[in-house]
Amino acid sequence: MLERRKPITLEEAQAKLAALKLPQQVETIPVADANHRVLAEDAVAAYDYPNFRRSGYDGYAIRAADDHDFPKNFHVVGEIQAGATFDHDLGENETARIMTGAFVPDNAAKVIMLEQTRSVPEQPDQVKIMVSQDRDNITPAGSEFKQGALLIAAGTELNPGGLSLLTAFGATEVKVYRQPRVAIITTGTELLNPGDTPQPGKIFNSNGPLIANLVAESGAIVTETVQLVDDYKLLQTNLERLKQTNDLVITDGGVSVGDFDYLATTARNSEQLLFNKLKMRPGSVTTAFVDDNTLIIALSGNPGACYTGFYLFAEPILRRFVGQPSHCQKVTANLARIYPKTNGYDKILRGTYQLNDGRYQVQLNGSDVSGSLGNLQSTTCLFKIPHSHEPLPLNAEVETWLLPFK
Ligand SMILES: Nc1nc2c(c(=O)[nH]1)N[C@H]1C(S)=C(S)[C@@H](COP(=O)(O)OP(=O)(O)OC[C@H]3O[C@@H](n4cnc5c(N)ncnc54)[C@H](O)[C@@H]3O)O[C@H]1N2
Ligand code: MOO
Repeated sequence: MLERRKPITLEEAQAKLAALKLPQQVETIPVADANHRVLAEDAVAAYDYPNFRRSGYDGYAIRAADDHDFPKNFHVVGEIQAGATFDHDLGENETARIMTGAFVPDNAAKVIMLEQTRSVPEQPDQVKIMVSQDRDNITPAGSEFKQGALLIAAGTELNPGGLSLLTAFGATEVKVYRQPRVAIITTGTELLNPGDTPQPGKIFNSNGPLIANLVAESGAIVTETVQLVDDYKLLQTNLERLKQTNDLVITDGGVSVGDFDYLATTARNSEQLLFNKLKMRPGSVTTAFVDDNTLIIALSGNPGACYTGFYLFAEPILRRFVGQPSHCQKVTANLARIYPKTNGYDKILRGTYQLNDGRYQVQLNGSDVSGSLGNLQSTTCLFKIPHSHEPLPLNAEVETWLLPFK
């Protein structure tokens, strides 16, 4: 008997997923490993920065009292290398040779650049300063950050610049949100592995690496990718195991109404079926359910539907685990080329976009067929053609998701 499913819209399905409570857990990790991790607490300045008066140039440090009547000879009483300190005061017409980034003597008021000075013949401990300068060439202590100032706010995705800032304050560890752990199960007796000999009726498992790479790009950890032949028991054993140690399980294929579509049966028998039929194409059979407190998103096996379903349903969930919005930027775009077909369901097309005079323009990228995969490399956006009996006119406004990492 054919099971009747209750179709809901894309927006309703997304809302059901958005309403799920997700645990946001925090862990402390080395700063060196924190690129693209999300900061879980405000990072504040442990002390003033810089924490000493710093020379901006190679040159000579002088007192304010001696800053007149140039050219004039100074007695060089020391050399201050970057990393060293200088613990005595300069006297009248005394100077210290100083390097960029070095500690400025406490009673020096200015660093005269090396270019404005000349050596004094036969007098190695003397220097002639030719002219003064308006700028003091000294970076005051605390000029960039006062102790306690906010460096990076909680909820920020760290990048190389942010990590350098934390390191500048001597941080070795940082509190971040734990990355969600994701297991991937691809199903289908037709699936071959890379390196296998092509055979009639069989296909290579291209969705496995597709999902794994998309998961990793979303900032989550792929704990395991399992490829299963269509077998109900095998599916149950693997799901049971993977639910225990993962935050999300993504399955692929076997979710329609075929005799071997065991994911469909599993979803129906689950604790909480969220949806198993969408009023959209591709991926009308995309399914989501919760079992043992673990969310399972069952994507369609058709590659175009799998790709689209990942961005619409799985990616926003993965980002929520670390308190972040989806990487997909939602915009309104204009249809640059007419899409002539009409459909009873909303269509989510793989497209490309251009930004012209501040307006996004989108068009279909090659194929709209659910089973095609040739356009996934070059797709830069998804856009929605609402269900209708009439094609949308040229320039019609369409909801568009600009995809990340393109
Ligand atoms: N009688 C009906 N048949 C189908 C319906 C329907 O409503 N009634 N829906 C169609 C639609 S729409 C879709 S979408 C597919 C969804 O099927 P499944 O998600 O159950 O996926 P499969 O049947 O397992 O596979 C579909 C297609 O994709 C290929 N595939 C599967 N896994 C992979 C993989 N890892 N890498 C690459 N390609 C994969 C598979 O060989 C099939 O060609 O159902 C329609 N049928
Ligand atoms: O719902 Mo299916 O993905 O259109 O072929």
